[in-house]
Parts: sequence; C-alpha cells; structure tokens
Amino acid sequence: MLTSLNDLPQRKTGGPQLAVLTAYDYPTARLLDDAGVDLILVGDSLGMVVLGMPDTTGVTMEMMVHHTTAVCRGVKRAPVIADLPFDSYSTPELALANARRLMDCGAACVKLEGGVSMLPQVRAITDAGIPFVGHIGMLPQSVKLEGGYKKKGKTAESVDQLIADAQALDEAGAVAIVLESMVPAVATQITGLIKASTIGIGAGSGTDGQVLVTPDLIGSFPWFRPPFAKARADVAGETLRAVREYIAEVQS
Ligand SMILES: Nc1nc(=O)c2c([nH]1)NC[C@@H]1CN(c3ccc(C(=O)N[C@@H](CCC(=O)O)C(=O)O)cc3)CN21
Ligand SMILES: CC(C)C(=O)C(=O)O
Ligand SMILES: [Mg+2]
Repeated sequence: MLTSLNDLPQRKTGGPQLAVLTAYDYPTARLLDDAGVDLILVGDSLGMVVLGMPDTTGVTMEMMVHHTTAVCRGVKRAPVIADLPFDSYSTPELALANARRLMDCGAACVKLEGGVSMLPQVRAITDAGIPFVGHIGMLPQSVKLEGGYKKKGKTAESVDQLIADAQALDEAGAVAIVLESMVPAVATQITGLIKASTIGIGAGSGTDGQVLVTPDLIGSFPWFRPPFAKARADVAGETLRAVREYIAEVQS
C-alpha cells in the first residue's frame, strides 16, 4: 500500500529534506522502498540509463506503463511519481488520458515538464483530482529544441521566467515541483515563494528535497553522469569483476 502524499515530511514546516530517487524495475524499487526513500520516481531518464537511447525524447507511454507497473509491484510504502513522456501531453485531453493510464499502474502522482506554457495540461490533471508534480528549469525533453543541456537562471529574464513558472504550477495545485539544473540561489528563492515542496537536482541545497537518478548514485551507468551527481558505489565495477571471475572460472 502507498502512503498518502499528505503524510510526507514537510521541510517548509521544519521537517527534513525529502530524499527522492528514480527506479525503473522491481528489484531497485523494492530496495529503495526498504531503505526508506520518501518518494520513488519512475523517470523518463529510463530511456537513457536503462534502454540506451541518446536522450529521453524516444520514450513512449507504453514504456512508461511497462516500467511503472514493475516499480509499483516492488513498493509497499513510498509514493511513486510517474513521468509523462515526450509527446504524451500535447493537449489537455491527452495529458489527462495519459495521466490516468499511469495512475492505473499504481502511481501516486504524475509529473510533466514545463511551467506557464503547460498550464492547460496541468489544470486538466489537477482538476480531475490527480496529484501532480511539476518540473521546471532544464527540461531534458527539450534537449533537441535547446541544442544541449544548459543550466537555467543565469540571466534576469530567465530568473523571472522560472519564478513565473513555479508560481503558476503552485497556484494550479502542484504537490511538489522538481527544480532541475538551475542557479542555486534561484532554487532557494523559488522554495521560499511557493507552498509546494521543491525537489532539486543540480540546483543546490536550498530546496525542500533532492532527487537523483539511481544509476548515478550507485555507479551502474558509468558512461554518462552529470557533474553534480556523486557516485557512492561502483556497481559497474563490481559487475565487471564478478563477470570476469565467472568467465575465468568457467574457462579453467
Ligand atoms: N544518468 C543520467 N542522470 C541524469 O541526471 C539525467 C540523465 N541521465 N538523463 C536525463 C537528464 C539529463 N540530465 C543532465 C544532463 C546534463 C547535465 C549537464 O551537463 N550539466 C552541466 C552543464 C550545464 C551547462 O552547460 O549550462 C552542469 O554543470 O550542471 C545535467 C543534467 C539530467 N538527467
Ligand atoms: C531527473 C529526474 C527529475 C527526471 O525527471 C527523470 O529521471 O526522468
Ligand atoms: Mg524525467
């Protein structure tokens, strides 16, 4: 059973920061849940760190449904956030229909990328009573449009846009907002301005929580790791060692 999102610790009222990690499969979700993470995100980073795609724009609803179902099977306690993938929320009607599909997999809430420009989609979701998590700052689904991954909040116009995006999502009823790759002072400022919990990634320590891609944390995807992610284990190295040992034993 999933606990209610309302039972989450609230840093804005004196609690600890929320610790959030991604999972894409049953065993990882079960381990994260047992370890005590506050929230588990079935991120569309799935496309890159599990499926080997060059970016997240090739991830489909079918893939998200498949992996969200597996993750929810492994979780007894932590609420699961499911990402709406690229091109799955181009209209409010599509956003709501696809949000419902992910909720039917057992997710506790859904997340999509964008602020003011996505308000009609966000409202369709929140008006239907589906708990919603926002995502602003650097938006990986826009990587092709933007020509790369670029930190946000470096100019006055960019800061104003980020604040407007955060306030719009807050007013639309987002329970939390992911702040990805932005100048730390801007993430701290946004955190003080809104009711929703902010969950930072590459956005400094002034947010209400932190999220990390689990393969970055455990070192199981050594080929690409963002500069802010600290690997605390070397699963890739351990896997290579075990496999080489096995090969040598079989051959001898
Ligand atoms: N393994 C993995 N971890 C992630 O956190 C992650 C993915 N994959 N794939 C989807 C997105 C892409 N992410 C990224 C990608 C690049 C940077 C990056 O290069 N950041 C630099 C450069 C910023 C700039 O040039 O403005 C930085 O210093 O933060 C950060 C996050 C986060 N997400
Ligand atoms: C990086 C996090 C916030 C995400 O959206 C993902 O893993 O897809
Ligand atoms: Mg994502």
